[in-house]
Amino acid sequence: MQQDAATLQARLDALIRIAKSNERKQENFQKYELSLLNSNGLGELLALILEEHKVRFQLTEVTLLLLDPEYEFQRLIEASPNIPGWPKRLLFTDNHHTIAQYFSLQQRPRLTAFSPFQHQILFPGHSNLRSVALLPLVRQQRLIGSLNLGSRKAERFQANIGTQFLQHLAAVVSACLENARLHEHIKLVGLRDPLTGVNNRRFFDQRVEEEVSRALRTQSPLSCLFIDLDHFKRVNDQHGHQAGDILLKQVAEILNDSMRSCDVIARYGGEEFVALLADTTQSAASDIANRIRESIEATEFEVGHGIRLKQTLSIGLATLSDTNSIKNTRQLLQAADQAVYAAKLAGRNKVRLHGTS
Ligand SMILES: Nc1nc2c(ncn2[C@@H]2O[C@H](COP(=O)(O)OP(=O)(O)OP(=O)(O)O)[C@@H](O)[C@H]2O)c(=O)[nH]1
Repeated sequence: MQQDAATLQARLDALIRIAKSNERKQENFQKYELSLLNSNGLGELLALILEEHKVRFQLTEVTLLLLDPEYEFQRLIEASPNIPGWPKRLLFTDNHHTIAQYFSLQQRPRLTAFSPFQHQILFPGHSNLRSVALLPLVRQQRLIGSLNLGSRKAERFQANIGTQFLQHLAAVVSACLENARLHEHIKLVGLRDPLTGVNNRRFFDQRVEEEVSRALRTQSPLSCLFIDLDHFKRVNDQHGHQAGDILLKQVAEILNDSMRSCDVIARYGGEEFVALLADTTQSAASDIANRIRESIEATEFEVGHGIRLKQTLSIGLATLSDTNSIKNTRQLLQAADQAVYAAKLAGRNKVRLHGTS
């Protein structure tokens, strides 16, 4: 009788321990879920999924494979300098089957022993895993990716373990990823000039402040080019507004191609562009400006209906550096503006440097 009571008590204690452990797990999970839902932007969300998740749930590896047939995700990430690439952990495929092969039609989480051969796409370079949980990410009944959790412990993910938590987690991650993608897309579109595809004035106004602070902090030169098409009004007047649009697009393409990846090019206004060249002295920037001027001058622009046009542009250059009086954004932009005005006065199709005549 006494022994029965002791056994009963032991069972009860074990049940209480399991209940408490489940409660802790649920709490941990809820906190994590809340941080996913409150995350601010794609970078923060990816950091939560790939970094925080691993630590919080004591996993050996977490990877994310996303279906990205039009390279949209990859482009968004490349365009955001503050989002790291997470090599071997943030993975992309343009093939639906690459992801679908891991899941049944019901698209439920799959808990199984790790197989280096079968799972190498999901965990590249990992051989020390023993069990994995593969969570299908689904939006509007369509597979958009898989979240892959790997553990060094064989017993961590087994087929008989309940998957309710994981199913819920996959739904939250899917919704957050989709949201962040749309949000980032809208942000990017809002900073691009729709006609030419280069950055717009809003983007430039934000970036110039950042670049100027950086140049002052690191005591490195920062050059700014104001680039203005010559007699552009004539193109519109003689060939129509649409021909003008086509020409602007082609000029923007040449400008974009002339820049290094760390330079910033933006459409500043109608037929005016602006470029910021980080770590570039006045003399180096002058060479770049002259090359741009020459390549525009040498181009025959095809503007539709078989019409080919020649076009030139004027460039004003100013440099923020230790050796002159330009010390802030306002002075830099004003100086570049004055220099482009001087280039126009000098007869157009010229590069003029601020502070020289
Ligand atoms: N087609 C087209 N034209 C534009 C666009 N934005 C501005 N423009 C035109 O650009 C022309 C600018 O004219 P102006 O400021 O007189 O300058 P310009 O004719 O280039 O002469 P200079 O700058 O003095 O060499 C105007 O005719 C505007 O209508 C655009 O998006 N598309």
